[in-house]
Amino acid sequence: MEAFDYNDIQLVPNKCIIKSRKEADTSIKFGSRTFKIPVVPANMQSVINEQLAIWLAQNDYYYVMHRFQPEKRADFIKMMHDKKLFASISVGIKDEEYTFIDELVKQDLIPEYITIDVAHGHSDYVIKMIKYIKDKMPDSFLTAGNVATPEAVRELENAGADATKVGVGPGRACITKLKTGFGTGGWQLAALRMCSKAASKPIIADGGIRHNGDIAKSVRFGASMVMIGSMLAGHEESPGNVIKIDGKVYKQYWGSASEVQKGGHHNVEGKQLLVPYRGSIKDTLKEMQEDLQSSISYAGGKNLQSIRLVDYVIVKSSIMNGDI
Ligand SMILES: NC(=O)C1=CN([C@@H]2O[C@H](COP(=O)(O)OP(=O)(O)OC[C@H]3O[C@@H](n4cnc5c(N)ncnc54)[C@H](OP(=O)(O)O)[C@@H]3O)[C@@H](O)[C@H]2O)C=CC1
Ligand SMILES: Nc1nc2c(ncn2[C@@H]2O[C@H](COP(=O)(O)O)[C@@H](O)[C@H]2O)c(=O)[nH]1
Repeated sequence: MEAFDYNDIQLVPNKCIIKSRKEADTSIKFGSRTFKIPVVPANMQSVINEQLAIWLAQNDYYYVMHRFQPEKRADFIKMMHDKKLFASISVGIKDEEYTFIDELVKQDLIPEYITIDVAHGHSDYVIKMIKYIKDKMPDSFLTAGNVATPEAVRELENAGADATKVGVGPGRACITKLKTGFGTGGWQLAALRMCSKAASKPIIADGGIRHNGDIAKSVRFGASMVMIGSMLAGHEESPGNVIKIDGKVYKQYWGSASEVQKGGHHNVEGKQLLVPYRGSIKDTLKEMQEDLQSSISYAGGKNLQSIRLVDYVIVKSSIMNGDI
């Protein structure tokens, strides 16, 4: 198996068949809904909050609410449904999460999307939760993760997951690779390739996106959706505090397994850092869409499917020459 990451490959252009990039269709069907672009902000408390979730849903972007204020989740679903918007929540696998699912069913608060969000998703405890949710809420679209191997993708799919999330340790706020020695840090794109070959359902590529072009690369290697944390954490709408240092403006971005998030130092696998302030998230998402439209034109097609078919070359560590 060849190990490579986003920085190590370039996609090979095909003859352009459109007159303008505006003709390129970046939309993606995920579950029963179609979204503008195959991008979803990470379900982290430093990336998404209720207000942003409302705006994303209203504007045809996929979102996944984080699970770090568990007591607010039922009201969140109710609030989204009152606004006639889709509800998309995260759950863990601890015992109290079964009670939470039962409570939602009792109150008839069925979210359209549920994501099982744990660090090590290849586990019988995750499989048990997948089966429980699919039994109680068969109509909810269920994503399970995070995983790193084809075996894990197959097992979670076979248990009933409608999609799997791939990426263990490639995140910007991640220290899993340093603290445990495990993960897909440094070879996330190769892991995605391996997993998507085994998958029969959609995959979300999670972590390691550093440039807009990495979205197209993720699509090329099998992603239906691309989950992004650090590149979407520095906006006006992002939950982190604004920090000014020497006239430069930043926002705080912290890992979901960081001491900041956990409020204590046990099983810490994440850190807090500062990301540059980037203005409104609307502009960043628009730029991502435009860049993806360009990618589709370079792929010689009219939609995302064309990117999946292009050739690629491995140009180890030479892409960024002169750029950084
Ligand atoms: N994508 C990634 O690479 C990573 C993401 N994260 C994010 O951090 C957040 C917290 O994650 P997580 O610690 O799973 O959440 P939880 O604290 O909810 O842990 C999940 C459950 O699995 C158990 N568990 C057993 N082995 C592991 C293991 N190796 N790693 C984690 N849990 C394990 C935990 O028990 P116990 O705590 O007693 O061991 C706990 O009961 C999540 O949002 C997750 O997505 C964290 C690390 C890596
Ligand atoms: N190992 C850890 N991974 C984490 C933590 N918090 C979040 N994450 C993962 O990172 C991605 C976002 O990655 P990015 O490269 O776009 O910044 C996120 O979706 C999670 O899967 C953590 O504390 N430790």
